[in-house]
Amino acid sequence: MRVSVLGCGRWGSFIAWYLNHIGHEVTLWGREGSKNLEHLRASRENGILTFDSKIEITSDLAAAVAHAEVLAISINSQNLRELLARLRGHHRGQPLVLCMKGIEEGTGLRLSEVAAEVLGPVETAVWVGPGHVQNFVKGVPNCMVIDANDDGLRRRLVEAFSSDLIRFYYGADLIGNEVGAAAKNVIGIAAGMLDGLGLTSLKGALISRGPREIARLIRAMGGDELSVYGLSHLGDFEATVFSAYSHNRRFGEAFVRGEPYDELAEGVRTTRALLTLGERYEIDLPICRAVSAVVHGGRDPREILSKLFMRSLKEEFY
Ligand SMILES: NC(=O)C1=CN([C@@H]2O[C@H](COP(=O)(O)OP(=O)(O)OC[C@H]3O[C@@H](n4cnc5c(N)ncnc54)[C@H](O)[C@@H]3O)[C@@H](O)[C@H]2O)C=CC1
Ligand SMILES: O=C(CO)COP(=O)(O)O
Repeated sequence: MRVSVLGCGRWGSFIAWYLNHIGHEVTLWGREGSKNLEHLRASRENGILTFDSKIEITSDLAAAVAHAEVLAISINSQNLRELLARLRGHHRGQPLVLCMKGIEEGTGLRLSEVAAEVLGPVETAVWVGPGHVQNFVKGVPNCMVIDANDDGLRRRLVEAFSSDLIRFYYGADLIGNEVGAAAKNVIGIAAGMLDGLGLTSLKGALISRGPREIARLIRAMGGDELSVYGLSHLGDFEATVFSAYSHNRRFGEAFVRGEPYDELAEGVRTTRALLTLGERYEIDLPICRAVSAVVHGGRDPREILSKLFMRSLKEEFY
């Protein structure tokens, strides 16, 4: 399959590396002037992986799109709308595979909905679930999930992209998989905060209570609440809540320690988007609210944690 990957950061570069590794014909596009692109062009490596000579690297969006049967996109979720608007003039209806985890701030739209809003009806898949580049390039396998708004696309991609390095499952709930994947980053920030506060032992409670509020939201949005226990959310906790590689977890830890953190932590802006959805669907999201109170509201994390504990008492499952 001829695939163009748009976005040459940590994950986009991996997607290009992986698809080439399993035999697809790959072009990687990045913005002209992007440091990642320049570095990859000059050295064909990015500090974590090294590119095979067959991978084309370009800053010509028209050429990258013209070449492709499928477009895989992996950039900051909040910039997807802007990239799709640039894409509009070149897009010839090729299916999109969104390799990213977020919900649009301001609108509360899932990323597949953003794509439909900008490009009109388009076959769109999401590729989500656990996995860090550092592990994959060492040959450590993982399981992921591909879901789509089109059954044929979902099947074609799972079958074309599966290998002994990534075992893909057919996703069957686009709402649940998109919301679950985005929300795990917020749980990851909360986990990092617990690490930073010396409260790592509370992560068990976090990974039990976090999915319950996200499950209620998914159900209210028309998805299947069981999706929260699939690869896109619960299945991603080892790679996020517990991993030294997770940017979201590391952001949360640095934040409560008052240290700077420069990498992309998608959960920061997804937290706000989830609260918008919580209001829209009248679902209380206490853990998301607590993360937002600390990250956006500047509140003391210990005080916010204590408030979480002192809420009215509840049945465990409701
Ligand atoms: N296991 C998985 O499924 C993983 C998924 N991800 C997801 O991948 C996405 C990207 O994350 P990272 O690669 O870690 O971020 P990154 O910061 O390393 O890369 C983002 C790239 O997007 C580019 N970019 C930003 N706005 C753009 C625009 N408007 N047009 C073109 N390029 C633009 C940036 O220049 C940068 O090269 C996130 O949504 C993240 O959650 C990341 C790691 C693993
Ligand atoms: O999604 C990921 C792992 O599956 C990457 O998580 P971070 O963005 O928190 O590093």
